Amino acid sequence: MVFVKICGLRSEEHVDAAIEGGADAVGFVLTDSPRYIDVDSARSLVEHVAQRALTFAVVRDVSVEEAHRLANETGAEVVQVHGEFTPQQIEWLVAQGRPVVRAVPFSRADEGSLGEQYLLIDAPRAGSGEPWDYASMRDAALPKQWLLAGGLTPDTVADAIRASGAWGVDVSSGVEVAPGEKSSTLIRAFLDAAKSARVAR
Ligand SMILES: O=C(O)c1ccccc1N[C@@H]1O[C@H](COP(=O)(O)O)[C@@H](O)[C@H]1O
Repeated sequence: MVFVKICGLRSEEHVDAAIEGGADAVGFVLTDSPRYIDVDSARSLVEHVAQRALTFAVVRDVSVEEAHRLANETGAEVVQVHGEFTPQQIEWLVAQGRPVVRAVPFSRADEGSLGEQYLLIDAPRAGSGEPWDYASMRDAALPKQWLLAGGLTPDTVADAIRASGAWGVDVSSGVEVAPGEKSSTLIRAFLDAAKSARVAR
């Protein structure tokens, strides 16, 4: 079954909708975004999750030291980084002991690993809700465990999984009724569609 992360959560209600709907992971956006959440509120939601799902701290255009600090302060188990990094920086972040997800736009999917545990292939602007040609990943030389993101919705996620062969999916805008405003109904619909998708790898 595909790994599913619901990102950009800011309330216990939506965290519970995600977990009760079968999400494997939930994400908290600690960076400039309509889904921004401050460290204290994110920490409180991480505590509310209480290990019912993996928790991700999501950051963009910060140093790896800052990414580590933010993840530590929230208590999130995984750190997801967007931006430009060197292999040495990723190596340093991995060495801090928390799994690292590095996001890259789909146009750079073939650049290879910098040592992170998971690669996330996204639209050029993370959190923009822009779809792209997911099928173009079908024959890409990607590591086994990679996440697909960018413009996914409850209506498109099953086809996107089949077309791309993704190991996991990540969504933010596609389960919202307005930027930053999640919908429990859409979260559940997304999880139902993603979890019932069949993929031939
Ligand atoms: O969700 C955001 O606003 C965001 C902001 C900055 C960095 C990452 C962000 N989220 C990630 O963006 C994609 C989801 O995009 P979409 O809204 O579903 O198109 C996913 O990787 C989120 O983790």
